[in-house]
Amino acid sequence: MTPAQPSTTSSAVEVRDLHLALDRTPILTGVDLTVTAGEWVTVIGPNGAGKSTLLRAVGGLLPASGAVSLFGTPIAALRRRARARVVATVAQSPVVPPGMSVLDYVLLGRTPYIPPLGRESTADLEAVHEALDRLDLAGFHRRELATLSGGERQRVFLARALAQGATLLLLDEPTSALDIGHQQEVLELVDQLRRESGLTVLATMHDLSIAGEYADRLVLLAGGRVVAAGAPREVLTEQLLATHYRASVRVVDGEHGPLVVPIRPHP
Ligand SMILES: Nc1ncnc2c1ncn2[C@@H]1O[C@H](COP(=O)(O)OP(=O)(O)OP(=O)(O)O)[C@@H](O)[C@H]1O
Repeated sequence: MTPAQPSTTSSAVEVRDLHLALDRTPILTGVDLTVTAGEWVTVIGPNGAGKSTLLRAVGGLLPASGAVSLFGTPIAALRRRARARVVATVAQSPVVPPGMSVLDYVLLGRTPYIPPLGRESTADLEAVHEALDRLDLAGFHRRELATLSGGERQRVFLARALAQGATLLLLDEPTSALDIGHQQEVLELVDQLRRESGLTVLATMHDLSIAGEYADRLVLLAGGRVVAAGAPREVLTEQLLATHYRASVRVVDGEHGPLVVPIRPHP
C-alpha cells in the first residue's frame, strides 16, 4: 500500500463520532476532531479526561468505533509499516527495553524503512544521528537508555519519533519531565520542523500557558467529551478552566497567547 501523503488532502487527522471503552468503561464519547495538515493542535483537560486514550486511538493503537482517518485514508486501511511512515507517537511513558542503548532505541524509529530481516542503511544511521544532534543528545548514543535522567530519556523518545520521518507527530505530554530550558528548546524544535517540513502536530499538555503559546488551536476534553475547541484565547478562559479543572486561575494577555496563572483559592 502506498503511504498516505499530506499533499493529497489538507486534513491530516479526521476523527468523527469516536466512542471508545476500556474494560467496558466508556472513556471517549462522540469525539470529533480535525487537524489540518501543518497545524499544531493541543488537547488539554483534567487528569483522566481521556487525552492519552484519544491520541492512542488516532495513532491506531486502540480500537474504537466511529471514524479515524489520517491524510484522507481510514486508519484501518493503513498497514503497520505504512502507518509508521505517516504517524509517529511519543507516549507518556514508553516501555524501555532493558539493556538497550540510546542509538539502538532511536534506530527503532527507522524500522518502517528497513526491509524484513535486513540491516539498517547509512541513511538510517544518518537520520538517527541527525535526530540525536537536534535534541542535544550527541555523545549519548552509546549510553544505556535506562541510565539517563528522566529529561534526557524524554528527549530520546522524541529523537526516535523524529528519526521515523513521519508527517504527523502525536506527542503525549512531550515536555513533562523537562526543565524549562529544554522544554522551550524541544517545543521550538518541533515548531521549526513544522514550519520547515510541514509537520502536523497533535499533542497533549498540562501546562496551559505553554499549550496556548505553541498551538494554533486547543481542544478541551473533559469526561471523555470535547467541551470546547478553538483558538487559545477562546478556550483558555477563567470560566472554562474553573468549570472543567475546578481551578482558581487568572488569565492574562501574553505576547504569544493567554498566560494562565494559578491563584491560591483560600490564602
Ligand atoms: N484499561 C482500562 N480500564 C478502565 N479504565 C481505564 C483503562 N485505562 C485507562 N482507563 C481510564 O481512562 C480514563 C482516561 O485515561 P487517559 O490516560 O486517557 O486520561 P488523560 O486525560 O490522558 O489523563 P492524565 O492527564 O492523568 O494523563 C482514566 O479515568 C483512566 O483511569
